[in-house]
Amino acid sequence: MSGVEAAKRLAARSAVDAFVKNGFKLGIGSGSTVVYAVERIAERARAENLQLTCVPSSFQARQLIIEHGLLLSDLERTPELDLAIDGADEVDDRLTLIKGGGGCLLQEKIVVNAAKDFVVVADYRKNSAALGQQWKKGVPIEVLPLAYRPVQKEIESRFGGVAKLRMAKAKAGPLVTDNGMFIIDWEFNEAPAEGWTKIGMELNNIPGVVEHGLFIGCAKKAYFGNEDGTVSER
Ligand SMILES: O=C(CO)[C@H](O)[C@H](O)COP(=O)(O)O
Repeated sequence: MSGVEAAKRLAARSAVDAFVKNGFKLGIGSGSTVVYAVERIAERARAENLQLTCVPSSFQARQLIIEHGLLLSDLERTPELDLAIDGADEVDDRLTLIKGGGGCLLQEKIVVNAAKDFVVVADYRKNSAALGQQWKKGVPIEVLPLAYRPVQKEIESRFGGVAKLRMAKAKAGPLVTDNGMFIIDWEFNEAPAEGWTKIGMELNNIPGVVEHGLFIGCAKKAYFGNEDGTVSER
């Protein structure tokens, strides 16, 4: 296992061991680090006979829950969650996150919002003093396909930077999310001095924007796996 993979695994296992309790209704995030969290949740559920209910935040998360034999639910049957566990693309010193590198930000934000607590699991590359220092691919923004061009133009003219339509990897054309939307990656020039809250609200007010990948004021704690085998907590 590479250093980065070992770091992801360490962070995920530490968070699950510290936060997951019997009877919990869990929100399951998306991405490669969450794979290790679900692995550990399933391991503990078997070993300790934990009764857990899991609500996914993406197609990938749903598959992970099923593959690991965990009880699958949804927000209709389980609208209130005890804990959400998810990865991040970058975490700053105030626990403001950029999420959506994997294109699942909308459902992830809904699941996080339904949870009493939200814990982030990540490797050392995501640990940052200010957003943009580590993650160079910008803030993912989910948009209605018909609106992507005016949204791109408005973001660039109001906030500067470059707003790029994310293209699919193994298909010609744009990436389409689990919700049938497009993703714009907004590569901003610099982190706003006044913080991200105002920009987050302004992004949400642009017609055609469904949701953005700035997660502000919702994470309780972040676990970062380090290269030397230790875990940092924030
Ligand atoms: O926000 C996400 C998906 O939309 C992921 O949590 C984020 O991209 C981190 O993924 P990984 O654990 O693979 O680094």
